[in-house]
Amino acid sequence: MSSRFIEALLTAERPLITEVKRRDAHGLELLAGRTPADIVAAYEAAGAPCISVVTGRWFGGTPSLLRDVARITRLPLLQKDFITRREQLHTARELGASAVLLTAALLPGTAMRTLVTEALRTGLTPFVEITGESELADIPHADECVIAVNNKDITARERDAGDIERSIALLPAVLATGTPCPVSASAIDAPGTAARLLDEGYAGLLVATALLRARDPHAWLARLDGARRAPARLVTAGGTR
Ligand SMILES: O=C(O)c1ccccc1NCC(=O)[C@H](O)[C@H](O)COP(=O)(O)O
Repeated sequence: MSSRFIEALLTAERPLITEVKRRDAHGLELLAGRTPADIVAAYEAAGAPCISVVTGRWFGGTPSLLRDVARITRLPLLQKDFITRREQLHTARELGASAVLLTAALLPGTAMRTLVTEALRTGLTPFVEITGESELADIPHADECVIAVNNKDITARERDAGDIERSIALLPAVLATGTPCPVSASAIDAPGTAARLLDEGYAGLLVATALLRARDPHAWLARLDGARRAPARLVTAGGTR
């Protein structure tokens, strides 16, 4: 089955999932007077391939935020919320999501298997987030899922500092599942860190707080581009362009 969300990320020049999130883990405002439409317009202008919308209430989100964002962009959207029931998948689709977060730390194995299968049946791409290797065992159809390593701990409401080394350590196990789209998410706070994760082999990154807080998001992104080793598409038979 093809996935608009995965396709967009895998073909992007700069494979960043940017995010509309109202509040950070400590309850501090992230939009700083901007509307979600302002944020989406800026992401589109920067060439974002897809957008995450946090509807989870811990981060100040509501389902209507997803509907509002879906009305103003054609980019594929990921809904980030605490999804535990099938009905929420159907609602996600109605609100305009292309992909849905399924958090392994919050779901028993049986629920994860049911929700991944049902999401695919509903036409949604499962965006399965893990924090440890044992959580990979419960993911069916991994070849149709995004598998994301969360560098923070959602059971602590992501109030921890995060650990990028978790993503580095887990990448071989994530790739072994057969996912076409390994992603590193959360706590990616500097362009150099983002460049390192992409150079290590991540197909995509989810970056929210750092870009929402950046004084100059274009400069942040330019520093990321400059810090990366040559992207694969620039390597030709005749050498590196
Ligand atoms: O991770 C979850 O389970 C979750 C559930 C419901 C709402 C939000 C959730 N996570 C949010 C995030 O993981 C972050 O917003 C995202 O990865 C970006 O992190 P950061 O760049 O550190 O702001």
